Amino acid sequence: MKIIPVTCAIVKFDDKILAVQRSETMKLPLKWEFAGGKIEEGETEIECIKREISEELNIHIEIKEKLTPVIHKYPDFKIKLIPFTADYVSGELKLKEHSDFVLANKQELINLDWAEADLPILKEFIEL
Ligand SMILES: Nc1nc2c([nH]c(=O)n2[C@@H]2O[C@H](COP(=O)(O)OP(=O)(O)OP(=O)(O)O)[C@@H](O)[C@H]2O)c(=O)[nH]1
Repeated sequence: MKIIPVTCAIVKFDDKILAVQRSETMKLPLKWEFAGGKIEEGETEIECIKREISEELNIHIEIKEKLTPVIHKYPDFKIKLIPFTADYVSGELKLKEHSDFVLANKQELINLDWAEADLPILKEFIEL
């Protein structure tokens, strides 16, 4: 099965972390994830995550650190999820695709119903 490369960002707003909820019409409906998306042809990972965050959330971020990529197989597709930590820089947060968001501390993040591929990333981040 083809592996789809996807970037995501763990965006920090002061001492809170942004998590977003997929809408009912998206794949993995209503699951929580870190905003991001598929890498396009000719795009670097960093270009991809900055573009996706701008398109999906209307904000600009500064990338801090790359965490460990996760390869995860869902029943009908397989992704390589490439995570970055980032700081919020500017822009008014507006959800363009997702149904909800939270700004949460680490304990609150653990209690969300995450897309499965995100679980190892969440664990690595919590332990940083
Ligand atoms: N953005 C993002 N996608 C994730 C995460 N975890 C996870 O399993 N995925 C899966 O990765 C796939 C690609 O994400 P996406 O749908 O946001 O990508 P996109 O906007 O570029 O895709 P599209 O243009 O086809 O709608 C989705 O099937 C999504 O379910 C995550 O934390 N962030």
